[in-house]
Amino acid sequence: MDRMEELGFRSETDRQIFREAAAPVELSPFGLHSGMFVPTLERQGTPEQSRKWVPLGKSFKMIGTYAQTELGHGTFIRGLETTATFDPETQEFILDSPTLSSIKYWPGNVAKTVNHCLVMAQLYTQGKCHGTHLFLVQVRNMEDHTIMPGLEIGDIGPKLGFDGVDNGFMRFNKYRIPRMNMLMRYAKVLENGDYIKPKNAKLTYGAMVMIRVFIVMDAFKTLSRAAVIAVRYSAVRRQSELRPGGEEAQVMDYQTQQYKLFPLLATSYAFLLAAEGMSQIYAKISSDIERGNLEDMPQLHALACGLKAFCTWVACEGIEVCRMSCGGHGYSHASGIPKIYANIVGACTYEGENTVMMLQTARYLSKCYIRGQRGESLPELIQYLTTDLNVKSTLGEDCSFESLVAAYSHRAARMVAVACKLQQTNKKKGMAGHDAWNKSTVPFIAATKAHCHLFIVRNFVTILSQKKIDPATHNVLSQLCTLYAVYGIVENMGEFMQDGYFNQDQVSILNRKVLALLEDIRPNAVALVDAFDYPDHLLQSCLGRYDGQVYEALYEYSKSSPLNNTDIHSSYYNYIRPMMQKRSESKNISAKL
Ligand SMILES: CCCCCCC/C=C/C(=O)SCCNC(=O)CCNC(=O)[C@H](O)C(C)(C)COP(=O)(O)OP(=O)(O)OC[C@H]1O[C@@H](n2cnc3c(N)ncnc32)[C@H](O)[C@@H]1OP(=O)(O)O
Ligand SMILES: Cc1cc2nc3c(=O)[nH]c(=O)nc-3n(C[C@H](O)[C@H](O)[C@H](O)COP(=O)(O)OP(=O)(O)OC[C@H]3O[C@@H](n4cnc5c(N)ncnc54)[C@H](O)[C@@H]3O)c2cc1C
Repeated sequence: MDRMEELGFRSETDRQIFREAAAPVELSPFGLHSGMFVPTLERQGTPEQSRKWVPLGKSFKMIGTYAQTELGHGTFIRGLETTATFDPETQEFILDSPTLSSIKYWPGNVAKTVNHCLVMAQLYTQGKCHGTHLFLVQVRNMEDHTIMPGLEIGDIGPKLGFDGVDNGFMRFNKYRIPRMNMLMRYAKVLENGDYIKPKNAKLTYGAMVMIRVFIVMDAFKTLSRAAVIAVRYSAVRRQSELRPGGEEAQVMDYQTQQYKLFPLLATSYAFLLAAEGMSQIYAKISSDIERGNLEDMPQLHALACGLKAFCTWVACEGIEVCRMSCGGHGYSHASGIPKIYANIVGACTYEGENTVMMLQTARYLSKCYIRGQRGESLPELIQYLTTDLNVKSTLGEDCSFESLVAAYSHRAARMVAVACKLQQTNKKKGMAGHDAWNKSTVPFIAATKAHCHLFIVRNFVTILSQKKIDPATHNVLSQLCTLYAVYGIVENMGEFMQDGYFNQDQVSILNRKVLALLEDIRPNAVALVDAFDYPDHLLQSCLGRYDGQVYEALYEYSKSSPLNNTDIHSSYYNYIRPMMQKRSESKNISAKL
């Protein structure tokens, strides 16, 4: 914090970059404070509350987190059980954990780090429940950091990753906070206990939408780092003979290695552009919302949910492919890849479990499909739903951007239509609405993935057609964009071909194209990962270091293993030697081994 002040880092972007550089492997224990707690105070507090609390948060005089999930509920926010009951006598809210399942469980940095929390609780006033709202709660003494009376707080124990974050549990026992500690930008409780409801109850969910948008960028960062490590290592690693009797080949010259890594390299670029596009859409719509215009809130919610789920799923699968493409050394922490995976794979769960998020987007697509069928106007990103599904592909040898975007639009429109028709058929069979929905959610998930895939392909193509880029760079980026799109078709051919959209010749063109693009990209592969400009300090990888001195680095890394601090480990004296002595004294074993 002090160092950032000394360096004059004012913008949140610069501060985030500094924090990542300062904590390259483990997540910062203040990530939630800066990334969720302070922004939520800014966006969900009244102007007066923001003026009071945001400076304290930004100067770390108050350190906080976001405490919503409970032992019994994470996904279903309306089912949260923590209560906040207004006491007009004392002008206070009484926070309580009425059941075991209501104990807050998972909130990051709650265990040992923070002294405040934004707590999501069911608001009760004048005997009526008004749903979940956010409350600023002091949880530790500001003088000595001891836990405030009326609270039980602790760490939840070891996890798959996130080792830098002390995820904790927190139990309230009739814990009182001032009335003015409810974030009241959108909903209010007056001194007499009257409840003023918000324009839209989901405004309280705004912090989660914001983080989902951030997570799309995290998916790019983590996948691209793993790709840098794997591609650089594949240029250095020589193994086996490509030409009989010749020198051992760079593993990057094996077509299979290229097919593993180059589409992930293309995906990294596609996700960077998608994350930037998502952030621009978020900035525009969230500023509309702050001015009271909630018209595009459903579209923002649907896009943030879908891209967060799609990009984290793809990134995690891709990081695993990068690890495995590095052979045994990829499995070592020396590669840096296991930590990358362990710290991002949680993103498929936190900030909205991915399946649940996809279903939120699916619900939005279902409603848009019906509006489209009625001839109503649709938001630009959804207009493809009215695509004429009788049209066949015009794709030729060149695999033009236009034919690729048309293919993705057709696939998504067809799959959304299939899911919606199943939902409608279920209803016609007499199913209740919720059953008709539930019994069509598997095809809806597939359709929503196609919807997200289309967004990313179209976004990549749009940027290449709009941005002024020098011809050489434009050519390489066009190769990556084409590879991302063609690879996506080849890997999901059934979904593109189910209605005969492509003919057999076009399928052959696509299969040839994806292999040809691997050869096109091979000469620039290392330059394309170097272009991300990740310093070695950030990658923390013996395999992905810029100078390629992999074996020297691995040897030095191994020598630093704590097990090498002594030649003979205490386990020899404690277990191995006694065991061997016992056996050597045994009658039924020959002394001569
Ligand atoms: C820098 C930070 C690093 C991050 C580190 C990790 C930190 C992790 C933190 C956390 O995990 S915090 C906890 C996160 N928890 C969640 O995300 C919970 C996920 N669940 C939900 O968001 C909601 O329960 C739900 C799934 C959206 C369902 O909400 P609800 O049951 O209230 O609504 P529905 O009945 O499904 O829908 C009604 C209606 O509301 C619309 N809607 C729902 N949410 C939003 C929203 N956020 N914005 C706008 N609109 C929303 C929904 O689309 C429906 O609309 P209609 O279809 O009726 O038009
Ligand atoms: C690393 C990490 C950090 C976290 N940090 C925080 C934090 O700082 N603050 C905080 O408040 N929380 C935090 N969480 C908690 C996180 O937000 C929840 O775990 C997440 O929202 C998922 O909810 P859940 O655990 O209840 O999963 P569940 O919803 O119980 O998921 C179990 C299964 O049920 C399925 N399911 C649930 N509902 C539906 C449905 N409607 N339709 C179909 N399938 C469904 C899911 O798809 C999933 O397969 C964190 C979690 C992790 C892993």
